[in-house]
Amino acid sequence: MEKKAAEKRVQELHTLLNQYNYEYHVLDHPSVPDAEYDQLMRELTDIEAQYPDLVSPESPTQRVGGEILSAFNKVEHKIPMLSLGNAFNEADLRDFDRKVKQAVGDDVEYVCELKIDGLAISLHYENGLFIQGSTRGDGTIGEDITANLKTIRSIPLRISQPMTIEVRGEAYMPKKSFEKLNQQKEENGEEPFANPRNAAAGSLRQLDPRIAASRNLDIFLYAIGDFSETGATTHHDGLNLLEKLGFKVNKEREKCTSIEEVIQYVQKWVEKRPHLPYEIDGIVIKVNSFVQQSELGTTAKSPRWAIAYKFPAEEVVT
Ligand SMILES: NC(=O)c1cnc(N)c2cc(Br)sc12
Repeated sequence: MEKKAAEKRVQELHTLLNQYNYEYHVLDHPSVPDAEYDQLMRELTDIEAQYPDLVSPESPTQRVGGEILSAFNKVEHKIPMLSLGNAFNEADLRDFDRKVKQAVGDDVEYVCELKIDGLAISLHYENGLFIQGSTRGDGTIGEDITANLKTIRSIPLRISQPMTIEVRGEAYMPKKSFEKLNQQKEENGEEPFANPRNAAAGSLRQLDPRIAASRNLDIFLYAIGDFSETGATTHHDGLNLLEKLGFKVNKEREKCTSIEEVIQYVQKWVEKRPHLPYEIDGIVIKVNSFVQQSELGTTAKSPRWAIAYKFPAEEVVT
């Protein structure tokens, strides 16, 4: 194939393969059979072998990087990654509601989301291209695990708008992948992971990206570093924007117009939790309006406009 045609075909294949990858891993609704995806990947790999200068960072062939790292570089989070205050019972939730209303008045709407039991992650995009991914670390300094995060198929290598943006979420290992991995470890006489959170953290801290690629990790995104840049005025709109950009956002989110509705949502998920394909350790409740969030502000560690309701630790059946 001559160079000009190769350049055109590479762009077509990027668009097709990234769309099919999105349908499969984010929408869980593929429009083509795996065999067609694999055939297009082989065609792209062959063209890149013939013209190595046509390889770009957004190419789906670049998801599983080459070299094994000797260590992770440190990354400073321009916008600190906050932690959440905890609520352990209804009284704590009502107390949170009372404090919010003392500060911003009675006209408050909340958004409830499942608290994913994984590893907090930050993804940095420049002009729409995935540039760097890092762990939360101490909230200000994290570790650069870009190569490992690229192996998570639901992370888009390019988002649908050419935005420069920082998004935050939770990387996790689905329950089925966790069970399979521990079965393999036991068969190899290796120490199994205690829970999916440790397995996800252990997988993302591997210096060889091929190991991370083998661990079937996934991610839900739930915040933009600075939503004010996006024109969204509420957290719920911000989550819908994240979906439009091509990110995987947990679909169980709900707006609640009172703390009573929040308590009903919590009770619903105490029941439904065991049937989820991933672990959750609570519910995150946020004030929906960004104006009210900024009125409430944050303490040194955590926002006054959000709280995490923690489920009681599950009894370990010995
Ligand atoms: N949806 C959310 O906001 C959310 C979900 N899962 C989590 N583990 C966390 C942690 C923080 Br901090 S926020 C959040």
